[in-house]
Amino acid sequence: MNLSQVLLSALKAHGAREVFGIPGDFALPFFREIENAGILPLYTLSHEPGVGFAADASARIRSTLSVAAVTYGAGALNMVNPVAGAYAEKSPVVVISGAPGKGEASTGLLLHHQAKTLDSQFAIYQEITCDQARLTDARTAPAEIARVLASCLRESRPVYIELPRDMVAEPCEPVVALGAPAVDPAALDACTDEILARLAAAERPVLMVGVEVRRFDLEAQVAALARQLGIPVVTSILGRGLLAGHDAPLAGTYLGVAGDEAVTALVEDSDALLMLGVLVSDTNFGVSARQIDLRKAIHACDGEVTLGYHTYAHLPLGQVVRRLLERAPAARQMPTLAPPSYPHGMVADDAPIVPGDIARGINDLMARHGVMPIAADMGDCMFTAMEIAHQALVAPGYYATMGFGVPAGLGLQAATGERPLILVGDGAFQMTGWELGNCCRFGWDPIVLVFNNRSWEMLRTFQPESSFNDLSAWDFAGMAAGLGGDGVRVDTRAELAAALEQAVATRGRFQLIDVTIPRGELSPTLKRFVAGVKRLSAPGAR
Ligand SMILES: Cc1ncc(Cc2c([C@H](C)O)sc(CCOP(=O)(O)OP(=O)(O)O)c2C)c(N)n1
Ligand SMILES: [Mg+2]
Repeated sequence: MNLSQVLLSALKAHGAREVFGIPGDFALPFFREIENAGILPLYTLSHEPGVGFAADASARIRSTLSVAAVTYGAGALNMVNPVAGAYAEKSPVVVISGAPGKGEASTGLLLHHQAKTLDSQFAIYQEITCDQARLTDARTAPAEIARVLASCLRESRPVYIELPRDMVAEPCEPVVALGAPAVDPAALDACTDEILARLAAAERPVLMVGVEVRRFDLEAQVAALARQLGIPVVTSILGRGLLAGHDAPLAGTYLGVAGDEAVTALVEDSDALLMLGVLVSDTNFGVSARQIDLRKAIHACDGEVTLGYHTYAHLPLGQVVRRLLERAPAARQMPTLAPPSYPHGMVADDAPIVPGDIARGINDLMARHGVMPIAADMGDCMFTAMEIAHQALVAPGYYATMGFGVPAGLGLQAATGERPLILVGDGAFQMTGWELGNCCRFGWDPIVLVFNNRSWEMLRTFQPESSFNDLSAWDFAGMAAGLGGDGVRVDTRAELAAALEQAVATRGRFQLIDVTIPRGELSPTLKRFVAGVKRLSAPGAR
């Protein structure tokens, strides 16, 4: 085999099921190898941010690594933002960048696509990946690939592989995958015993689940643990959608002052908050009505478990969950929880549409036609997603970058074959919505709801006096046909209800519903979130 075939085979053996990418002359030879080898299907998109977001979504929904292949310089540096978001939200994307060949670097010429030096790109990617390799020697390449892919899965973070264009066809030995690092059984038992003792002594224990539960494919085990412990479960905002379809005593999503009061009280009154795989971030905890005393919490994330003032190191979340399941006593009783409620029954009348109507309309639609995986962009569409009945959701809930929604939806359909629902604001659609033009080539047919308020509305809520938040009215519906899909603009709730039904009934072409929303209208969740942030950030509030 050659180096490209070895790399592609190793990627597949570690869980990759496709390559998203855009070539360039430094990557053309590798892309030719991808196409000729047929080891992984190749989906080329139109702009590298879309490549990164699509690969990120594929990794999230399949709970394993994905691949984003780009050219050197202009391509790879164009993808820095999506990879930074994948790093922040623990999504294991393998970035493969073409690069100048060994002989080119020694010409003494400045090479095209070179920024500062030929090491600059590697240095930039060191800041947003957990491991890196430059495959300049076929003898060491298999071990380098094994190391980097093991890091990607162990850390659930992006990694970077630089592949000089004169190396792609070099003969190369296969990769031998590295095993998981050993775990100290005594430390694992001491840690799990301490966790169980804390929970047993508590009067109001609560389990909060976060992104790592999905990234390490632990939802079934964590649902079983919640049942066995007999304690209520909440998700963090970033963990929204977790345990959907699993039998778990799920109370809802913790959103602090922006969320359901009963869920907020459950978390903030708890005397033993067990957080599994939760990122302790401002979006997860920044709107806590009361500062949660993390010294009383138990936090398992990033391969560590912290209880109060001490930390157990090198304990992967999967091992901690496994050992808790083995050692936890059966619950004496299950918590009596009101199941989470979601708004239904949108009135299909001539009233204008507000974000809360979109949540109702989607909940009604899914009650009739079944659930769909959701990709949400940053903006009020993401807060509206919190009001949609709990199911698989990918969204930039912490890193909060715009442009994620449409490419992520395409990544969902490429990865799962399921038709996704995409929620995106007009501002974010202007960034990457055009990737919909690639649906025809690959047979993708997402349903896309554009929250068209002609505004950067989230920014306006924080700074209403600025007129630069006013956007003009783009006719997204009118552009859909030119991109190979169907588009319709809806101004009333009756038109929205009809358009949703028509979209579900139409397969094989993307369906874009351009939803006119009056400026200033916010989802109930965003309203509470903004009010909470303002109140809690006022001088003297804490
Ligand atoms: C790539 C990128 N650029 C800028 C921002 C800042 C930003 C927001 C966050 C706070 O950083 S929310 C927002 C406006 C979003 O407008 P739109 O998509 O129309 O959604 P909505 O009208 O619902 O707000 C911007 C520009 C961002 N998050 N990501
Ligand atoms: Mg907007």
